[in-house]
Amino acid sequence: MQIGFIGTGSMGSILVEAFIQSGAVSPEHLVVTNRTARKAEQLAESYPGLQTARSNKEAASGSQLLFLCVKPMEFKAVIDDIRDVVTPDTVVVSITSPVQIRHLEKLLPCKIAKVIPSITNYVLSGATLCIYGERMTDEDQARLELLLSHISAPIRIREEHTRVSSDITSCGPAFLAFFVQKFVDAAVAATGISETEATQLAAEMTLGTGRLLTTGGFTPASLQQRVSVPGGITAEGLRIMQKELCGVFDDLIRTTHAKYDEDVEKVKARFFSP
Ligand SMILES: NC(=O)C1=CN([C@@H]2O[C@H](COP(=O)(O)OP(=O)(O)OC[C@H]3O[C@@H](n4cnc5c(N)ncnc54)[C@H](OP(=O)(O)O)[C@@H]3O)[C@@H](O)[C@H]2O)C=CC1
Ligand SMILES: O=C(O)[C@@H]1CCC=N1
Repeated sequence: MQIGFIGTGSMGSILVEAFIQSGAVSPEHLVVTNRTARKAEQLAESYPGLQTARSNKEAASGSQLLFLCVKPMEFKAVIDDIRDVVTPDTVVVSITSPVQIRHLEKLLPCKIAKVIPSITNYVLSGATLCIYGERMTDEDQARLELLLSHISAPIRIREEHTRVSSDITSCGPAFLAFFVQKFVDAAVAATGISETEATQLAAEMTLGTGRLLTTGGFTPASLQQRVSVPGGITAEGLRIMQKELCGVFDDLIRTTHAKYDEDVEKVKARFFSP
């Protein structure tokens, strides 16, 4: 099976590299293209056998599975390029949350899926959020999830939960990294511990916490309770966080949703304006 990638920016290249490095796909079965051709060529130079296409049309024709890894407002141009070469059997995967499946189904005569990846897929972990259009059969869905399972935990979600789910899985790594950075900065400023040492400690802590919450049988609440020795230090720290962070996440989700709603409308206007 040939798998095509249109857009080898940050996320497109992460997915290509993750699929190759996980052993899920050999480079010979991948074809990539990018508006700035050099980017795709550089990726191909790192993985002998990886093919580059000179146009979106060329990448799409012959690909049974085609990932569109461009930003929301760049979608229309790509759709126009590939419309005539995709077939009813082609599976087109959008990795872009504000592009609605029903709109893609109107514009393209093929099967449509939306898969929201995460930078965590680069290290073959984290989730990929899966949403399917009506033309995707059970077999298509199972085949795609088998592929994604090499680099992630594929999780099916409802399309109306795309934003909030990807706030957690895709934006979340940046939000968590912000938290880690602030923790490290404060530790360095208060005590003189080196930034390198504090960052290493924080990174190991983050990894271990992730494991406790995935395979360790803990929930966020039970983990806090278990670490908070009665009369101990953690409870004092949690008290400060409860006071200072109250409301921050409500604001965050309100803000990401407002930006998303704006993007959905802009994409729709671009798709369907005369
Ligand atoms: N980054 C992340 O962690 C995640 C991103 N996403 C989503 O993935 C999408 C892409 O994001 P990201 O990879 O970060 O963005 P980038 O800007 O890094 O990548 C987009 C790429 O698409 C290329 N491109 C744009 N228009 C065309 C076109 N008409 N034909 C061919 N190639 C084109 C650009 O080429 P050029 O080099 O010319 O600019 C660029 O390399 C976004 O919608 C984002 O929301 C989803 C989950 C996580
Ligand atoms: O910042 C963004 O728009 C994208 C969406 C998910 C992660 N990054």
